[in-house]
Amino acid sequence: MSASETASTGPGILLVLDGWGRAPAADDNALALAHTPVLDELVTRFPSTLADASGEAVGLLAGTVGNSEIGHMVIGAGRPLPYDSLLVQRAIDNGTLRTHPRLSAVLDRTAAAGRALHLIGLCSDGQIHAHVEHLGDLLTAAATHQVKRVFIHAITDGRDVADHTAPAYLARVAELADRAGTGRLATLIGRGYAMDKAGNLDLTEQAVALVADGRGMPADSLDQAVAASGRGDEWVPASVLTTAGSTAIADGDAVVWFNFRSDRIQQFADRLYEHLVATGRSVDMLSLAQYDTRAAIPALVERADASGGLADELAAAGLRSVRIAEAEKFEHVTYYINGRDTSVRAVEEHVRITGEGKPDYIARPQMNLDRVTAAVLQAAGRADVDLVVANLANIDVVAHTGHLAATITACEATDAAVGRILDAARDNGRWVLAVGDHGNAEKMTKRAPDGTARPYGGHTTNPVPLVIVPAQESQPVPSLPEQATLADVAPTVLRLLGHKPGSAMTGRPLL
Ligand SMILES: O=C(O)[C@@H](CO)OP(=O)(O)O
Ligand SMILES: [Mn+2]
Ligand SMILES: [Mn+2]
Repeated sequence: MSASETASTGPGILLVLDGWGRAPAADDNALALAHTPVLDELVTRFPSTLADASGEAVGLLAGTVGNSEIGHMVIGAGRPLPYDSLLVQRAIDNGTLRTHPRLSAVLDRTAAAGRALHLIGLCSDGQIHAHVEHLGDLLTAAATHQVKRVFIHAITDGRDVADHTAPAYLARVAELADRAGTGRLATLIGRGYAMDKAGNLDLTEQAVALVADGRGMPADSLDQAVAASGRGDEWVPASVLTTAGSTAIADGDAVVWFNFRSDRIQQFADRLYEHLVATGRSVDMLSLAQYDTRAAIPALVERADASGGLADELAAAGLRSVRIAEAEKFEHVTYYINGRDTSVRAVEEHVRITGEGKPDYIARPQMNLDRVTAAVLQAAGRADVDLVVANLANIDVVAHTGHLAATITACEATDAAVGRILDAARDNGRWVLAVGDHGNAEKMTKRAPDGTARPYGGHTTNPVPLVIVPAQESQPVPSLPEQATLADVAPTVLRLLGHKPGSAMTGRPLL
């Protein structure tokens, strides 16, 4: 009996448990420490495997941690997609970034007019939103085009990399500027302000005032600025380095954003753009990779084509899907899983669950999981819905706080929610494919240079569990291949729905 002969087909649920990675039990593995009877039983009782969700398997550079964007994009596309970070790195390696005609034109104009270039981005090597080394290539280009005044507006991290590492990355920025022979650190601000994506414009405006107008706390040194944060690198207050002189953006200056990932920089980019226009300053603005901004900001590196994925196949087959997540991950089950495509197909319904007030992930690790679960149960009970796609955000979102106890609670809340969803699936004759999008909560510390383990809220390179629960428990279920990647999810989902994988998909059905 071949695997495919045993897989009966019908409606199902694709459940993404965000940040659900697998690592051996350890005292910093929140998933192993949590009491999770449902998740434990899932992987022992039903066909399961571990899927690669990081590095080359999903279209990242080898050894790079996975992230929610590429994770959901690959889950949807059914193939690894060369991610923006990889495309930027290629453009650096083959010299096409620093010689890009669009960049060259802007730098020439800036130099000829005696104007300043402002480089804005996250300074770390977390490689989820940015890589500080990319800045080095832009500085080299600026030097080649003889731009004399180059200001670096650094955003400090502490989330994708260990906290309290900002001084080391800022030292690297200074080295890169020295090496290129141009550029100086002008301003500093934590990503909590500059990279808010939840519409908290009060945070964004602090970054705008800092970069556009040089308004922030004066700091005589980097260390002084970083030390002014009581909440680590993410929340370094808006600071102007007094050593840099006047750093405000003037009419005719140029701005280049060097984050490659859009989601957390686009709010700032839009607000800065609008503020400059409103104050009569016309600037050339470019971004390293394409941003989803209201403002049309030309990019230096184009996106990979992600069409022909699950959404297109579902639409072609006339299969109805309902996408459900809370605000933090809503774009992931819609826009990203659909290949960064904003169109909503006729057979698609989107359910965005929002909470009240500002979320406090440590005090309320349950977030809005009850309401997400209720929406999943409701959709699962509808006979006209072929596929429910839901993201349970808690494990990842809470793990980002680096708070072990809260993350354990998030894992336990998720476990209970999965239990309810499995019951509903069984009652409604639905199969469930549960999968992580990248690791996070299974590793809550990182070793500091002095050898001590420090709390760490970032993603990991660990594989993620992938489990298939058949619609009927009595159904014979084949075991899954030992090797799998996120690219296999869409082909497997289509197979379970009774369809062939899409022709653009290189992942394989696991059944
Ligand atoms: O919060 C974010 O922006 C990143 C980490 O920087 O996480 P994710 O990829 O899960 O969105
Ligand atoms: Mn994620
Ligand atoms: Mn995350």
